[in-house]
Amino acid sequence: MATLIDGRTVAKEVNKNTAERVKRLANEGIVPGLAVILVGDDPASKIYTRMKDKKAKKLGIHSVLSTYPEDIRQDELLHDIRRFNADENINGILIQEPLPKHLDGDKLLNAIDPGKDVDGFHPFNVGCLYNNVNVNYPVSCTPRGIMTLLKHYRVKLDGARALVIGRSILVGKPMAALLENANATVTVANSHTQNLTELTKQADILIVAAGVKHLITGEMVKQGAVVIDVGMHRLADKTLTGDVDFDSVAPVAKMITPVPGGVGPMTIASLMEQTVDLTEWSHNG
Ligand SMILES: NC(=O)C1=CN([C@@H]2O[C@H](COP(=O)(O)OP(=O)(O)OC[C@H]3O[C@@H](n4cnc5c(N)ncnc54)[C@H](OP(=O)(O)O)[C@@H]3O)[C@@H](O)[C@H]2O)C=CC1
Ligand SMILES: Nc1nc(=O)c2c([nH]1)NC[C@@H]1CN(c3ccc(C(=O)N[C@@H](CCC(=O)O)C(=O)O)cc3)C=[N+]21
Repeated sequence: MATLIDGRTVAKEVNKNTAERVKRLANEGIVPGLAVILVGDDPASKIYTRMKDKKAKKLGIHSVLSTYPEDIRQDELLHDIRRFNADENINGILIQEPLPKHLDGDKLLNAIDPGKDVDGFHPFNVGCLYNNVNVNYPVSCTPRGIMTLLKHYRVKLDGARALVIGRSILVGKPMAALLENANATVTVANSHTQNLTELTKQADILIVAAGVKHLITGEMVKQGAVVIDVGMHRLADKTLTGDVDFDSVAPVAKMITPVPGGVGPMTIASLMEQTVDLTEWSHNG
């Protein structure tokens, strides 16, 4: 039976460290600031942005939750992003996804100062990640949290065969780049991939971010693999489940993340950690 990768416990450790760093900054008169931009009434987005706001405040981070109606104009949002760029009390700016269709998300993202891009989505920071450059830059919080989990559980990445299922800017792409930068041999699958099982069977590390409930079952997984489930699906009884069929995969895997309590808590912890990173970098270069 697989070891459970406990995201809640590791997230607590990360948050404790973040709170200590916030205290140290306070001694220098610095308070990290996070601005979260939420457009529209999507219930899930509302819950997540509220969770982020609450956690930030708990850790001593100055948090601004900026909410906008569904029909907000592009230029009005751009104006506010520029205002946050210029605001020295704000170190991190996040635009909650998904955005309404009438908005040009790429243009909005590109308007964020790369030095305040707490989600790591700006092409400048994505370029740093892809080139594995030796400077400080933010990366997407979910893959960053997964890297923290893999490190915490001492999963060997160097030389490992990793399969990332999904190629979104939020999860799949940055995840693949981080694993490659850690010298894993990385394959990335998408919805056009033929014979997925052939690939999953070879993976020592399997990261599943497809958004398809229980896509991965036990017979698809290599014995002794490390399985990370990013997927999140709300069932009729309000419970959460993932892209991995936990019950059939857990007996085959060496380690596995549960949903909830796996990747999710790490995403928020990484966001807080990265807000403090950006604050320190802006003061120390
Ligand atoms: N726990 C957390 O912190 C977070 C959880 N999530 C969850 O993770 C999941 C993925 O999120 P996100 O990356 O934003 O989702 P997207 O829908 O943006 O991307 C899904 C990706 O999976 C690929 N895909 C879909 N079906 C298959 C398939 N059958 N086989 C192989 N690849 C497939 C798609 O391929 P193609 O490109 O060809 O369409 C796409 O690249 C969702 O369930 C989301 O709720 C997301 C962010 C954070
Ligand atoms: N710009 C942007 N950045 C994001 O990082 C971003 C986003 N947009 N849009 C949506 C996704 C989703 N996301 C999650 C955060 C926390 C949990 C989380 O804490 N999950 C808990 C359970 C929460 C619950 O019970 O609902 C868990 O898995 O244990 C999940 C998902 C961040 N996202």
